[in-house]
Amino acid sequence: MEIIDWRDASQNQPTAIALGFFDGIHLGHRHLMEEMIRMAGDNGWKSCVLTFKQHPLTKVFPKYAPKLITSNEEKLRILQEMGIDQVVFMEFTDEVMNLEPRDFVKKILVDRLKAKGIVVGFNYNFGKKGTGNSKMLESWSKELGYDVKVVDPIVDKEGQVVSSTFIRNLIVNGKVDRVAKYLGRDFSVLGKVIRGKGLGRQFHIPTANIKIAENHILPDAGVYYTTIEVEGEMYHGLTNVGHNPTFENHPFSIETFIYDFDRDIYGNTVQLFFHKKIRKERKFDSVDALIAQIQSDIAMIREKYVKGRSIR
Ligand SMILES: Cc1cc2nc3c(=O)[nH]c(=O)nc-3n(C[C@H](O)[C@H](O)[C@H](O)COP(=O)(O)O)c2cc1C
Ligand SMILES: Nc1ncnc2c1ncn2[C@@H]1O[C@H](COP(=O)(O)OP(=O)(O)OP(=O)(O)O)[C@@H](O)[C@H]1O
Repeated sequence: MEIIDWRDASQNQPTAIALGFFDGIHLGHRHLMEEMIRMAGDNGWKSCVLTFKQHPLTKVFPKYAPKLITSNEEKLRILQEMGIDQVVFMEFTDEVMNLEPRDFVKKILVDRLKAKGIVVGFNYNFGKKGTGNSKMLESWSKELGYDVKVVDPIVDKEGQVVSSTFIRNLIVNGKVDRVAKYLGRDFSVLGKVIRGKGLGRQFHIPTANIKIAENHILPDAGVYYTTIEVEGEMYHGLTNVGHNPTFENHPFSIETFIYDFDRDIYGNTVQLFFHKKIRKERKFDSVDALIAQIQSDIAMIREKYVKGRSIR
């Protein structure tokens, strides 16, 4: 898979291009990309995804910019697995933000990226103030020499349209067990194991404290059944997300007790998969009561998920 700079017009192979921010690369996005790959394959064009390096709202309305389900690295990994030929990560600069819809299509898609096919979703908007839409793409297609495919929304059994916003809401409400159905994979975060306050080890419950990117979305405070990939191996885990309210002024942390594991992994990069919220995070009257609760959580999860279930 090639990563192309949109300013580089030197590549002169015709492309079929899928357009969108594609946070999460959920089932709707996948469906759209599969249509694009099919169009590319049928015509001997390269399959191409055009997206932005940063969410447009970080520039337009920073206050409303969402935390993201996928980092750019994760997006690239998934796109590569899908067999996409080219990815273009545009910087959402002032120049790009202010492009009139037609200029975006003509100057960037057609002239530079050699678009012969353009695939977008039913609700796709583009160009200055989001004034461009699929009807416009269709109206210019003959003159500018490309085919357009507008894909219908993917909806679930209850008629809910799958969208990045809907999935983000499930995550921040702790409904991580419902997310896999829409993403087509478990929700996960990538992070680095850092030093905590060392209290856990003191309580004989060692935990890996995980630091993730500022702009990555996280489930709300609580205790979650998780699995964790460490150095290529999967383990069961129990993760607390929050401020550890039993302790005054404890910093926000994500910490995982890893089942049947005893290695020093400070500095390692790990991937944490969230499966099920077990309970809310609570303030306990004593440290002893907190430890008793954590031990009982650990035992309950061992019974329910860990025993006899190898994930390696
Ligand atoms: C499974 C699990 C559940 C936890 N639940 C709570 C909780 O409900 N309330 C709380 O204050 N801290 C909770 N904690 C966090 C502990 O307070 C934490 O492990 C301890 O403060 C150690 O912090 P440190 O990593 O900074 O040393 C939980 C930790 C784990 C591993
Ligand atoms: N459920 C869906 N089915 C088919 N196409 C979709 C679906 N959701 C989004 N798309 C299309 O995928 C492309 C990328 O859309 P976008 O990144 O805005 O995703 P989104 O899920 O609609 O996000 P948001 O919830 O932030 O609006 C667009 O062309 C959009 O129309």
